[in-house]
Amino acid sequence: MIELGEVTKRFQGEAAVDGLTLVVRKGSIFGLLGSNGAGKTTLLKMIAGIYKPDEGGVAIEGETVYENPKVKQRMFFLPDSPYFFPQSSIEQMARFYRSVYPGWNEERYAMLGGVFKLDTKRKLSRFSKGMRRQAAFWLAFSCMPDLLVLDEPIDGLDPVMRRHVKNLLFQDAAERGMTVIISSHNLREIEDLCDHVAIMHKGRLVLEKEVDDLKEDTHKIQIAFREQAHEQVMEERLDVLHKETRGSVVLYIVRGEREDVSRIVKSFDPYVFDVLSLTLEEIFIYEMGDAGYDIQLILL
Ligand SMILES: Nc1ncnc2c1ncn2[C@@H]1O[C@H](COP(=O)(O)OP(=O)(O)OP(=O)(O)O)[C@@H](O)[C@H]1O
Repeated sequence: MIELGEVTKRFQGEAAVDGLTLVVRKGSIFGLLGSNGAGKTTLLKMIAGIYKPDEGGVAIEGETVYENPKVKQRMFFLPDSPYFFPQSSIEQMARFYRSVYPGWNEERYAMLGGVFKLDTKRKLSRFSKGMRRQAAFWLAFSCMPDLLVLDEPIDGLDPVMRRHVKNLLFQDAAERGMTVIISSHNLREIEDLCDHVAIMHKGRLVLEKEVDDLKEDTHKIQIAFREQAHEQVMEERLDVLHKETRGSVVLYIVRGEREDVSRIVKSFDPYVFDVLSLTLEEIFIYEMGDAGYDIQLILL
């Protein structure tokens, strides 16, 4: 379990992360979203023990991260541009990680050679950006960390590699209980991958939820009433996040258990009633709108 308690980090007096409290449970794949400058990288660097919080603390399994090599040996931080020693190859980087990560798994390193198919002797500086990112994932997965912290890592990979990396993330989370914290600007990516999401804005969390809860709790429904008067009475009984009228059909975004919503709507005997599925992006737009934020300004 990762616990952040009232964590603040300032640069030149300005808070990049501002009194943020968060718990990430073991084995979770946790997605962190937010606009440019929201504080995601700063937060990830505090979780990885690279930055020391000015206030509050970060603990992994109850132990402080900053300047704690024992905890750091169990985690891997993959920044948005992976760092390798100058002039080094994958083989040389593997030698380094082998010496510092007690969990390094030789068999896995060899097996992943069949997935990433990169020349292990070639200088990493001669690789393309995407290839360097693949190399970083290869090394990270071979270290078998308990916590993998990823700063916008997947966007530069081609679709085939993205699929491979996602499968490895799912596998390690499910089979070994590896925790993944991943920042991204790509909602669809997060929707596919994560079981939990948080949105940051100006150094704070504005929304944090299980993806399944978000999906189970929010519904898009289309209704047409026989009796116009039913519309208002029904709305009073539902938790309406959004409403749009399209001719005789009314489209609602509502919060609540699906069965409860259906029961209430059906009691008004509508002649059209459909429940449609919502994407994570739509849910965010309505949830954040309800909380007084314009998602377009926060994410897009
Ligand atoms: N080393 C630094 N020195 C000074 N200010 C910094 C430093 N790192 C981050 N900041 C500031 O802290 C704020 C948060 O930056 P951060 O990189 O954490 O945001 P982010 O959410 O990762 O953004 P992006 O999506 O653009 O990568 C920004 O205002 C940024 O200018």
